[in-house]
Amino acid sequence: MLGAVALSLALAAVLSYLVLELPRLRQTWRLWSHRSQLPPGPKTIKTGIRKPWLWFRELNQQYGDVVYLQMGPTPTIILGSAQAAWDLLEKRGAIYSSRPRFIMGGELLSNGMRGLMAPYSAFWRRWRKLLHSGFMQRQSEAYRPIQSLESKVLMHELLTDPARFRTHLARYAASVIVTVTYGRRVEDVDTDAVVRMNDEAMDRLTSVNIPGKYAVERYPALKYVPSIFAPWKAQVLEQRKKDIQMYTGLMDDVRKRLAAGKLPDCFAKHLLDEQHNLGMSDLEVAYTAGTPFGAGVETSAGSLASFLLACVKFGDSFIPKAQAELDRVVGPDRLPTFDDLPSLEYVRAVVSETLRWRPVAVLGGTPHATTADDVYKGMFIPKGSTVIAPLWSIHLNEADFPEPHEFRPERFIGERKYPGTLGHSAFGWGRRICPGMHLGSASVAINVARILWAFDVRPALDEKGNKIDVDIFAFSDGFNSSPLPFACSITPRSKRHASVVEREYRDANRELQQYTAATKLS
Ligand code: HEM
Repeated sequence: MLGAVALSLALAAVLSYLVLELPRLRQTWRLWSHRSQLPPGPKTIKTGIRKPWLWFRELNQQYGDVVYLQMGPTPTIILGSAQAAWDLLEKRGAIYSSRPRFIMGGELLSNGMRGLMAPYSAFWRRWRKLLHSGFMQRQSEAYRPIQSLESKVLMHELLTDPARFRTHLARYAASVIVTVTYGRRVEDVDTDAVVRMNDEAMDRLTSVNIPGKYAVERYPALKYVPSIFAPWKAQVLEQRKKDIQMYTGLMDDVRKRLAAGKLPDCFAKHLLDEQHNLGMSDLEVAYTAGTPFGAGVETSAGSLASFLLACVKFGDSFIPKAQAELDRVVGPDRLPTFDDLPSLEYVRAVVSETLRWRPVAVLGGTPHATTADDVYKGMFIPKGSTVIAPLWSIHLNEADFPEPHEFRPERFIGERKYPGTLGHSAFGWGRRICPGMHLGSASVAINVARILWAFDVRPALDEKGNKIDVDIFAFSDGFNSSPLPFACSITPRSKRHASVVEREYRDANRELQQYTAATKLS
C-alpha cells in the first residue's frame, strides 16, 4: 500500500516536472540547433543591475548592432542602431510587434486589461485603435488649447517659485494628461486625488514587474496553482482588486459628470461614445482610460527636466541662438504660441536634441517580442524572442550622432541620413510606436519655446558665488529614466518678459475655470 502511494507521488512529481520544463526543453533544443546562426553576444549574463541600458550600450559597442542574450529561458535581442531597429521593428512590424509575457504584471495583476503589455492580438488592436483615434495628430491638435493654458500656468510657477521647478513640470504634465483624459485639471500635484490613485496603481505595477523576482515568470504553469497554496498569487490578486476599484471609480465619476452635463470633451467621453460600437466591457473602458497617465506623465515631465539640465550644462552654446530667433519671430510682447513653431527652426532643433540627448524611455519603451522565426543579415532571430531597442544605445551611437553626450541642436538643422522622418527615435517604431507622440512632443515643444523666450536658465550659484556644476549622467533607475534633482537658476530675461508671463497667466486662469470647477471628485 505504502509502496503504491510512494510510486504515485513519484509519478506525479515527474509529470509536474515535465509540464513545467517541457516548453523550456523544446525551446532549448531549437536554439541549440541554430546556435551557429544566432547573433553574437556575451557568454555570461549580468543580473540585478539597476541601469541595464548602460550594459546594453557596452554590448552594442563590443558585439555590434544586433546582440544575442540568453536571459533565462528567453532569447533576447538587443538592437543598438537606428537602422537595425527600423529594419526590424518598423519594416518587419508584422512579426516584431508582440510583447513578451508579463505573467505577474500583465496577466495576474491586470487580467490582460493593460494594452501596453498585451501581446499582438484582437484585444490589443481594439485598444490601440481607441488610443489612435483619441490621440492621432488631428485629435491631438484639439488638446493644444489645454496645453497652452497649462503651459502659461507653468511659466508663472517658474517665475514665482523657480526652486521647485521639478514639481511644476510634474504638475504641468499630470494636469494636461488628467484634463485630456478625465476633463478635470490638477492644481497641486502633491495632493490631487487622481494623481495619488494613479501613482499608487503604477507602484503596484512596478513592484511586480521585476525581472527574476517571481518563479512564475520562468515556469508559467505555476500561474494555475490555487491562491491558497501560493501567497504571492493571493497578494497580486488583492492588488488587482484595488486597481479595479480605482479605475472604475474614476469612470463612475466621469459618467456622473456626463449625466449632469458637466463633462468637457475628453478621452474618457470618447471611450464612452465608442464603448457599445466596439462591444467593450465597463472594465475594459476603465483600464483604457488609465493608459495615458501611466505612459504620458513622466515621459513629458522627464523630457522637460532633461532640457533644463542641458540649459545649465550647455546653455552658452545654444540659448543665445534660440533667443535671437524667438526675438525675431515672436518679439517681446507675447509668449510664443503653437502657430509660431513652424517658423522657429532652431527652437524645434532644440526640442529634437532634447528628446535625443537624454531619452526618457531609455530602453525604447516596453520590449517587443517576435511571433515568427526570422533571419536578419544572416543572423537567426527565433520566434518568441524578446527584442529590446534601448534608446541609450541608439541615440548615443557615434555613427549617427558624433560626440553623442554633447547637446547640439545643429544636428537637426539641414539634411542628415537617418531612418524615418523625425531624425531621432524617441517615440519608438512601427505598430507599437507611441500613440501619444503628438501630444507628448507638443508639450515639450511649447514649453521649451516659452522657457527660452521668458527666462535665462543658468547654473545656480553657491554661497560664495561660484557656479554649481551639474552631473549629466545622474539619472534615475527604472523603466523611465529622468534627471535626479539638480541645482538650476531660472530668472526672467527682463521686467518686460516677466510682466508678459504675469498677464498671460491671469488670462489663462480665467479660461481654465471650466476644468478647475470639476477638480473635486464628485
Ligand atoms: C515626450 C513624451 C513621450 C515619449 C518620449 C514617449 C515615448 C514612447 C516610446 C519610446 C514608446 C515605445 C514605442 C515602441 O514600443 O516602439 C511609447 C509607447 C507608448 N506611449 Fe509614449 N511617449 C511619450 C508620451 C506619451 C503620451 C503623452 C501618451 C498618452 C497618450 C503615451 C502613450 C503611450 C502608449 C500607450 C504606448 C504603448 C503603445 C503600445 O503598446 O502599442 N506616450 N512611448
